[in-house]
Amino acid sequence: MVDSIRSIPSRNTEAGEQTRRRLDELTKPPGSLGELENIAIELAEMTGEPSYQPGPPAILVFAADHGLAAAGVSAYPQVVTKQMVQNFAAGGAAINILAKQIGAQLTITDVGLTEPVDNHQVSNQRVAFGTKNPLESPAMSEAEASAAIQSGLTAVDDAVQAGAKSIIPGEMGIGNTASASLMLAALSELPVAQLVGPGTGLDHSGVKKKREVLEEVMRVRRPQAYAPFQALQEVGGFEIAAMSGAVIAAASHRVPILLDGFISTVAALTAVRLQPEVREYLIAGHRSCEPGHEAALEALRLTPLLDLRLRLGEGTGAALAYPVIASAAELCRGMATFTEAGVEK
Ligand SMILES: O=C(O)c1ccc[n+]([C@@H]2O[C@H](COP(=O)([O-])O)[C@@H](O)[C@H]2O)c1
Ligand SMILES: Cc1cc2nc[nH]c2cc1C
Repeated sequence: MVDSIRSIPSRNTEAGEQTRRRLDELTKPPGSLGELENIAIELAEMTGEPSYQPGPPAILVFAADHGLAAAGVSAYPQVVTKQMVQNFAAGGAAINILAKQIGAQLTITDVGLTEPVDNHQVSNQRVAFGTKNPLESPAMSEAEASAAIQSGLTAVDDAVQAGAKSIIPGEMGIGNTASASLMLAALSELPVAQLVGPGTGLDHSGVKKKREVLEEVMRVRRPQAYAPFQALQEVGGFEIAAMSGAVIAAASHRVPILLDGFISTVAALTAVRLQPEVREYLIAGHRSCEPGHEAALEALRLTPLLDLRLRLGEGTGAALAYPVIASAAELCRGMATFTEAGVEK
């Protein structure tokens, strides 16, 4: 665990101030670019670069299976995790299309599939063949939790080394809305019943059963807010741990992180509980339909950029929000000032 603790630089308020002053010089009424102006200032503060550009972005999808899937908490069978990883590798998933559209480098990492995928597009960082069922034992050991966090740290270190200027953590894992709900219940101290949702598409009775299962897991595992790393071991998932590591690594490099939906936001909250300064590098891409997402965003005090009723995961909501932050940065860099354009102020 000690390995994953990194020093996180504080935001550069001077770079933010410079951007604020420039925005007021640009050929527009002051404040007329609304939230885009705040985003440009925040990006400058995060990176320390007043003329920062968020491209190219890197999308890192972490895939893993969940022992709790055996309790019937998803509308889909576990094998779909592996099948979707094969789909990512073949280029046919939603995130492949969006990654291409925004010029992102997309990497797929197996951090814990129950069955290996034999494809050179998939990085094999498997910690174990899925987590254990938390109704029966902790989902993972301390060593496994550390290894999963480490795989996220390394993936981001590599992406930044290769030139990524912003990071989108994505995920795939049948059953991971259950695990994320449990983690969020622990970290927010809200009743898990309030945080349970349909995930991939459970009907009313499916959600009821999922709620009962998750309440039982909370009773037997007792994950606690003051011990986020232990909570991860009790009820977490390998892809959730890896995304937490990814978020910590990006913040350590001053690289902005664009968050996707429920599961990646809970992973970011886990990272923030491990290292609170990480919050300064987070931007919420969208609001997912999964009901717990709102509570996760509130716990992080983040307001999402988009609300398109998505509930897919993979990083898709963040990839869709990326052009908004890219536009904020580009407007700030590229627009003429009143003096340059000869427009009266
Ligand atoms: O990102 C979200 O908010 C989101 C909401 C619902 C479902 N998902 C995706 O669906 C899978 C988890 O759903 P479930 O029902 O199997 O727990 C997982 O692969 C996620 O990427 C993602
Ligand atoms: C088909 C399918 C695609 C997904 N992508 C992310 N989670 C998913 C879950 C399912 C079921």
